[in-house]
Amino acid sequence: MEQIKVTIAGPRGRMGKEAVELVQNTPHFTLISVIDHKGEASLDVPVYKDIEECFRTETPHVLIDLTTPEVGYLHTKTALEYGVRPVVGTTGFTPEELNELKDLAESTKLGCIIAPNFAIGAVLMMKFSQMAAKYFDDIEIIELHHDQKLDAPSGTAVKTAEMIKEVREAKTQGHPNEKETHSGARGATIDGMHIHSVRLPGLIAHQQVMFGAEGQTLTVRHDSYNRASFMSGVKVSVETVMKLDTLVYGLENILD
Ligand SMILES: NC(=O)C1=CN([C@@H]2O[C@H](COP(=O)(O)OP(=O)(O)OC[C@H]3O[C@@H](n4cnc5c(N)ncnc54)[C@H](OP(=O)(O)O)[C@@H]3O)[C@@H](O)[C@H]2O)C=CC1
Ligand SMILES: O=C(O)C1=N[C@H](C(=O)O)C[C@H](O)C1
Repeated sequence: MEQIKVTIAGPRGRMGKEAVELVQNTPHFTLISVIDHKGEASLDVPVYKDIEECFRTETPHVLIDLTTPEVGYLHTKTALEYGVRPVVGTTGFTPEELNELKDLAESTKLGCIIAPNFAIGAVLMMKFSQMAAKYFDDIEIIELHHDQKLDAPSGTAVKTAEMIKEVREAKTQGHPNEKETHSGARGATIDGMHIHSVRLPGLIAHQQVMFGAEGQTLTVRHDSYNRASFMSGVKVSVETVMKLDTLVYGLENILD
């Protein structure tokens, strides 16, 4: 099997550490360098503080980005400009940024995978929710994460709402005269769906989608109890991005 040369941005982070381990333990992947803005990563590969400095010296096939929303967007754009295929787990990109990156991937004819959630169980939770939304159109999404998370709502919650939006007519939920006596009580809304973000120490990454109809509710829930749960999705993304010539948003679009 052809060796895939990988650079990882964010190697000291919670996800970055797992990704380093994954790449180092996968025989057909080679970790050739990492990008760490503080230069503090302690690994036996070159550590670059800046992505352009890295790509002027190194020629990875794939960049795995697990950083922060602003940095992740810049890294993805720079990677495509340097002919490197991005696999991005970083969440919090705006729709405009996603569109711009899609155009760039198309014009450079390079594969790029942006996956708000790499856990197979989370992908199924989103797909089951999309199926259920055909029959239940009153929906509340509750996402629960550790309290160090920067973005809210989570990328997974936004993606879930977008997938549901494909199959459900927009509607205003709750009482037409409903009024928040405390701002934010009803959460964020996407297409009429309410999204509630819980942040607590002790949590990792969890989401439940609740559907209600006359006399019944249905709850679809997924829990990630550790970050190893995301790594099979990262692995298949690194393999698949080598065969793509466009941007794919969401792991569900590359799984059979
Ligand atoms: N798609 C998925 O399945 C998953 C996605 N995520 C997403 O992945 C991202 C990372 O999450 P997580 O690992 O928990 O976050 P962490 O905060 O643990 O890690 C982020 C890392 O990025 C580093 N960083 C910040 N700026 C730069 C830069 N300019 N260059 C290189 N590294 C930089 C930070 O460094 P420093 O420590 O110095 O700040 C930190 O080490 C988030 O957007 C999160 O939402 C998380 C889990 C699963
Ligand atoms: O920050 C996290 O931890 C996670 N972020 C992703 C998201 O925003 O959906 C994926 C997962 O939920 C963990």
